[in-house]
Amino acid sequence: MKIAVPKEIKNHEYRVALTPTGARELVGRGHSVSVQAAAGEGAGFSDSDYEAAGARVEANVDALWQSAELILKVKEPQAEEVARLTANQTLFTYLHLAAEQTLTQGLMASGATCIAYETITDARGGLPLLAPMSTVAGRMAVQAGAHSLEKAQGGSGVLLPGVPGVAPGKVTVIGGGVVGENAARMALGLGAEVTILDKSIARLEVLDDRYQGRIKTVYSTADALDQAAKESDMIIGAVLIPGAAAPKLITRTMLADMKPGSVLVDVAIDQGGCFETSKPTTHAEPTYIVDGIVHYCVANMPGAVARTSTLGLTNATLPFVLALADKGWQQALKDDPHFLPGLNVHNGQVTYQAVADAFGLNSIDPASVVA
Ligand SMILES: NC(=O)C1=CN([C@@H]2O[C@H](COP(=O)(O)OP(=O)(O)OC[C@H]3O[C@@H](n4cnc5c(N)ncnc54)[C@H](O)[C@@H]3O)[C@@H](O)[C@H]2O)C=CC1
Ligand SMILES: CC(=O)C(=O)O
Ligand SMILES: [Mg+2]
Repeated sequence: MKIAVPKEIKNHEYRVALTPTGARELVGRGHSVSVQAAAGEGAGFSDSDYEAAGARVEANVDALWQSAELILKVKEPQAEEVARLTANQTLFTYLHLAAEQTLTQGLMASGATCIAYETITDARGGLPLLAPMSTVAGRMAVQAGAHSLEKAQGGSGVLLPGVPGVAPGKVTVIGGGVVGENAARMALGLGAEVTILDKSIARLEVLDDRYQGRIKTVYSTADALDQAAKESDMIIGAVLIPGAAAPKLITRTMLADMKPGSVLVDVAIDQGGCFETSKPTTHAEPTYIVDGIVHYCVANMPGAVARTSTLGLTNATLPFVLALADKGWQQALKDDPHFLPGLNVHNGQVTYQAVADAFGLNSIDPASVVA
């Protein structure tokens, strides 16, 4: 199979979808791999590393896209990338379609087969291709939020650990999944007072057992959210309903109850965000202020630590990439019931229910297109 790896073009996105190690695996199985010149540079891989692995380095972007059967990316395609996609191509990347109607329409119009990393499941009920980047983003959320609390960033001037004689800052994490637990761990490590809100009692039980009371767990209700708004120095948004738009849990009205200069870090922004006042930002300009509250809403947080993130992401994606290359998308999805829900768009139709629901579209059962 002819496989292409473009250089990512989203703002400050330095990850790459395939490492030289991955290229070597594919080439060893008889596939042809073209990597755009300098695609791996931001993650510490040179063109010559890819050539040594048997890949071709392609400087011509048009030629790279036109010759590909399978395109491997990290972030959702940007407008100029959507325009390049054709009906006979398969795209494998993060898509987060429920947050972006124009992208959904563009992918439908392309006729391409679009498989999302974030809706692939595993036997334990997890999201194995989202989890490594959720781990990164959760760990980064606290350092981004702590920086945002500084006065120069518009923050309240609270130092999360406090000092002897001065109480630590309060961090509330909404959603105790992969992002939430990793954020809570970092906040705990810094010495903050940490509370996790979740709707899943089973998940709260795991966290309670694991942290033995060092992290408070609270069932997420409107009252609990109101209290969190009043008390917290930092609130981290980490909820997810897989594939769907995030629910808005902190409203604009609630900002008035927060302490001036408190910080909202909306990690769930890639699914549209879980605070009413969130809008996507970039690493170039990560924060903005609404009603005195600092908002950090970067949709590709792991791109900033591209070396670690690329290695973590490609460890998880490689087995799926090999299956797509060896078997073709139809057989690969048919053979693996956890890979199948990755299919979001095929031949002009949405194949993921929650994405269709977000835009009032019809969806078709992915099983029907691989039968
Ligand atoms: N901005 C960025 O750069 C990145 C963003 N993310 C995003 O972070 C979000 C969280 O991802 P994960 O932690 O992997 O998901 P997860 O599925 O591991 O955890 C989500 C948690 O939210 C809980 N939840 C759902 N609805 C809730 C509600 N109304 N109130 C309280 N809790 C609720 C669930 O019970 C679950 O425990 C996703 O939108 C993901 O795409 C992930 C990586 C990078
Ligand atoms: C998950 C995601 O959106 C990212 O890693 O950028
Ligand atoms: Mg996006």
